[in-house]
Amino acid sequence: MTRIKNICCIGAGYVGGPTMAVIAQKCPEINVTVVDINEQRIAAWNDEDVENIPIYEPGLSKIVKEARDRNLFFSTDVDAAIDKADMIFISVNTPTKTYGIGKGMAADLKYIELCARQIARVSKTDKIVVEKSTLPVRTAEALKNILDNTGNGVNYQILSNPEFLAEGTAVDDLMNPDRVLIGGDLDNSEGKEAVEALVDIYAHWIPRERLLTTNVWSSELSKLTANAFLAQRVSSINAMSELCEKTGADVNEVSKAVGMDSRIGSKFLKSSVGFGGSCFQKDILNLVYISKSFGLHEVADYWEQVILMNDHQKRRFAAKIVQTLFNTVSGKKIALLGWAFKKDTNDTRESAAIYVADYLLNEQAEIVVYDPKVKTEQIYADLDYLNTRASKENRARVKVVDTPYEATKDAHAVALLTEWEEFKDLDWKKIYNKMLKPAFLFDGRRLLERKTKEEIGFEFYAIGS
Ligand SMILES: NC(=O)c1ccc[n+]([C@@H]2O[C@H](COP(=O)([O-])OP(=O)(O)OC[C@H]3O[C@@H](n4cnc5c(N)ncnc54)[C@H](O)[C@@H]3O)[C@@H](O)[C@H]2O)c1
Ligand SMILES: O=c1ccn([C@@H]2O[C@H](COP(=O)(O)OP(=O)(O)O[C@H]3O[C@H](CO)[C@@H](O)[C@H](O)[C@H]3O)[C@@H](O)[C@H]2O)c(=O)[nH]1
Repeated sequence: MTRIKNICCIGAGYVGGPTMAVIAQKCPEINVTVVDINEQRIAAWNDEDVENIPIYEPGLSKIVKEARDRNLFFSTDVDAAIDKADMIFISVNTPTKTYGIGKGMAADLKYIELCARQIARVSKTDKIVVEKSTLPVRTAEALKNILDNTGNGVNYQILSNPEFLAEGTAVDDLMNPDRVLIGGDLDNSEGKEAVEALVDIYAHWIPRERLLTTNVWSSELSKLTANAFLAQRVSSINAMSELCEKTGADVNEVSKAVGMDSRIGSKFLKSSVGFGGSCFQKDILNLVYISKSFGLHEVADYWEQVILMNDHQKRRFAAKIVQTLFNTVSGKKIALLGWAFKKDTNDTRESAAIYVADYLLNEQAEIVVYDPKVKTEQIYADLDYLNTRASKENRARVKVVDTPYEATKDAHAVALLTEWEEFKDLDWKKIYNKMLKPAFLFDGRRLLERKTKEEIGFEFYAIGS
């Protein structure tokens, strides 16, 4: 059996960093080198103070501290790491295309292709190449084509090993996954051996029955399917939240009642201001694009509705703020609590907060943001990326502050957009006292208790009730 001694992972992001840290911790006999072209990111992974690593995930810094410079290395020398490795994970970003054919829908595979060409150029010994990034079904075929036709006669086995970790719980998800999916060429002995080599790595800490092997195409498509199903549950409950608001039903009660049916299950039925994150929207759009490209228009329309519902939910929440504040927020100060797309992460990609802020800025509001983990520059970068207004104007009209009390002082309204635990325990009486009256509080996460907030004096609105 092939025993892996050296792993290279291309891409030191939210997936590459935590995944490789856990593999290194659990497999001390394997050298793991995570490489990236982003020098700043690699420098941060190597920062002497392990609390400064570039990704915030509960429990991650401890693992990095244990394994770093023992058998876990971070480097910008991509060629050297490829050359040395017997197994190469590709964990680069696969964003939605912003140009050309498939613009706004298809996955942009340029970074994947660059990796493949670099691997082909550098490799002198046989390699197992593992797709860790989320990819359209049949990408492995294109990878194989590039590797076999531009390489130096090296033999490549391509595996698909999509990652199912969720941000904020990445370490727990990696330590104790529901399943690990490995797709490979099971009809051929070399393919089987490659699959076994990867199974063997995960078997260091995951029970074998949770290591699921399939053909490559099923593995690639299962990742998109899992995200589509998860996002669809959120859009489904969010659709019901609007109906709840019209009828006097409460979405939390509906969600509980529905989720207690063991056929439905209780997870992922929490109504919110809309799902965010780097994956759901991108992966569903990708699924829609693939379906359309096969002429499956009904399939495409079915999944696209999940995104349309999500866009509606974000817009609806922002519109509710404007409406409630007597149909104008022009010149009014609105405090946004939370900017990350969910709690326990500093990631803001596709966060609902960005869209709510943009909507309110279009209505001429003055915005003040507090988030415990997101850096000020990130907030401005997120708004600038939308290109709705000049960067100078974003900086003039959005303030980022260090405490929730500073954010809410003299505000007309507070909107809670990320479900950070600390927001539950704020001194809400103190906040109320320093706000303009009537003091409006909009809970986009169903985090706060209505009764106590109304007793304090807030005009309270919570999604789905
Ligand atoms: N973020 C998640 O929670 C998550 C979970 C599961 C799967 N995924 C998938 O995993 C993939 C990576 O996601 P991410 O969130 O880690 O992305 P990311 O943007 O955080 O990290 C990707 C890294 O790859 C680097 N990179 C790009 N091209 C490179 C190249 N040619 N050579 C070296 N480095 C290069 C970038 O500089 C970046 O640091 C995506 O396909 C995503 O869909 C993400
Ligand atoms: O009941 C819920 C559950 C989630 N969300 C929101 O949905 C978004 C996504 O949350 P989550 O799925 O927990 O985080 P991600 O890190 O985006 O993880 C998803 O996307 C990853 C990238 O593909 C996959 O690996 C994970 O399995 C999949 O859960 C966030 O904005 C959440 O606030 C809700 O509004 N209600």
